[in-house]
Amino acid sequence: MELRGSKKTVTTQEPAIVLDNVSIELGGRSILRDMSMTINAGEFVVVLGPNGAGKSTLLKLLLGLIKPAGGTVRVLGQQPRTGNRAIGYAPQHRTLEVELALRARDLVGLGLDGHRWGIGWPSKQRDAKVNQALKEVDALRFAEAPVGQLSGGEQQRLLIAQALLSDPQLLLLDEPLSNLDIAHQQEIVSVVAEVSRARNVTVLLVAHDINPLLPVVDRVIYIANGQSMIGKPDEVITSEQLSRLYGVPVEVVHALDRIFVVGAEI
Ligand SMILES: Nc1ncnc2c1ncn2[C@@H]1O[C@H](COP(=O)(O)OP(=O)(O)OP(=O)(O)O)[C@@H](O)[C@H]1O
Repeated sequence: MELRGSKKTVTTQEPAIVLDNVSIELGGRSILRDMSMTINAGEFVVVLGPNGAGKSTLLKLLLGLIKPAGGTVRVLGQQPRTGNRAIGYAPQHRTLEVELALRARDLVGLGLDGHRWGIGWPSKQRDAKVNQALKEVDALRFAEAPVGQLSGGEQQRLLIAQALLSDPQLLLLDEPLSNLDIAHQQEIVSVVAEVSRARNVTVLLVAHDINPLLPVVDRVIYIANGQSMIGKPDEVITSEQLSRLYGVPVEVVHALDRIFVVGAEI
């Protein structure tokens, strides 16, 4: 439903994600406890936390790949299920092999395969969809190149394009900024922010550093020690809140327009 106010259009959509008292156990070990949060449609949320905290696990929960040990999960108004085309997912990736002969556009096209349209997808429509996604991530200029020869940032654009092919309402991006220098991190952040704005898609992006994302993020989820918090960056990334979450003294320092977390692995 849309309510048109005098200044801006207000959309009252159902939340993209609702977690109620969710706990996750893997291999008999507690990974996340009592996680409750609501993420609204169109929000740009960054998931932060140290190695092994459970950030990828949270994405896998939303994808229906793992079941909660307790609590309830709603994604786009439904229980999580595998193969949900309304969710676009770009997994954590390492650099693709130099020998990989697959062309960039063919890698993106894989986002259309293996689902109910399968090989019956008409080739003109298929090409148009792939081209549109390549354009949105500014990757048309290297569409014909073998993916193994592309830089980390270029490969990352392709993975985002691939995740867009099903016209998702929710985009889950697992560490799209890892292994990129600051300039390329900023480029990927701009691409994702523009996609999110143009498509009004909800974004959950896993990262280790909030700084390149500060200009675009609405809220952050911070996971550590099996516990989690959600809020605006300046509500969550504070010495007091992070010391409480980690259970040890943590200092948050603001310098040179950047945020540094000192005293804990982030
Ligand atoms: N299938 C599994 N069985 C048992 N333990 C698992 C399984 N999958 C993940 N884990 C453990 O769950 C914890 C959380 O893993 P996860 O990959 O979610 O962490 P993360 O926050 O994404 O870390 P990173 O920043 O290093 O990618 C880790 O300790 C991991 O070893």
